[in-house]
Amino acid sequence: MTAVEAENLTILYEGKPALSDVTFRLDEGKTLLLLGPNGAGKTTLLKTIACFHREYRGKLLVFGRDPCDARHLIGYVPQSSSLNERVPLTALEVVAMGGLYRRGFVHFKISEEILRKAEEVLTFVGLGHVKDRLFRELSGGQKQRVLLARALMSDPKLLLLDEPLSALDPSARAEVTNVLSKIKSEKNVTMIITTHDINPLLEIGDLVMLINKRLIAFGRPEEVLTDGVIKSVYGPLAKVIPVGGKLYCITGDFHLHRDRGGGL
Ligand SMILES: Nc1ncnc2c1ncn2[C@@H]1O[C@H](COP(=O)(O)OP(=O)(O)OP(=O)(O)O)[C@@H](O)[C@H]1O
Repeated sequence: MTAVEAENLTILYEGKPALSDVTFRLDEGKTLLLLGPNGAGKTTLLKTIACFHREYRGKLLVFGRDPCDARHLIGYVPQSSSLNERVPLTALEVVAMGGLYRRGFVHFKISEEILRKAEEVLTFVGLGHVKDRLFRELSGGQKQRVLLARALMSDPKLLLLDEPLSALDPSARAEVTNVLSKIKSEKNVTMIITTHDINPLLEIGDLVMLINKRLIAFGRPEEVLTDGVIKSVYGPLAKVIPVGGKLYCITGDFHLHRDRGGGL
């Protein structure tokens, strides 16, 4: 089954296009890496698929339905830097919050059943031992894994992850990538992952989409990650180097954090 289908999709803010004329199809169970420089439209596309943003033209279907009718099938993991950490919640409580919205209903009470499941999911991401620690006191990699666990609480069929590796050191990146790899192999979840640095994620990406206010390229990693395509977005110094049968992309890009608020 097709998980996400877009045809001539143009997404706008107050009438002005932020991302134009995007056409692609993502089959169920596949992982798509969404690459592009600052302001390319990565978060915009993710939020539109998640039904958080509604101003668009063209066709956009999630599991064959309008994105808002597929909301219960979608898990969204925001950039961790957008979280409000003033509320002193434990790791388990943050994960349990992901169980409050299930099958289209909002439950206002964290039941025993939800807590049991939250513990199970925290263990799945390798964090059962920190369940009673305050979320804000966890390391960057642990926080990101807690947010992944929170999104898994609703058993999503489509997981949308906004920059899950940004602001993490290499060992924390490896922790998070391992969990993403485990989700891919053990749960039949379709994933779309936005990133500035594609290298740590290439192992798990079936498809790559490069955007820069419009679709530049979409296809298998070896089709999209070519010198010509990468240079067209990142300039003449960008290149793709094959290393031991794998690709390594040098784009000179780094994540520039732009805080637009948000909350837990
Ligand atoms: N709420 C908004 N209102 C108006 N314009 C917006 C809004 N959110 C994003 N934009 C604009 O849409 C464009 C795409 O932004 P978006 O955040 O999707 O890019 P991005 O690729 O995710 O960038 P980054 O990697 O920096 O997070 C930018 O020009 C941005 O300024």
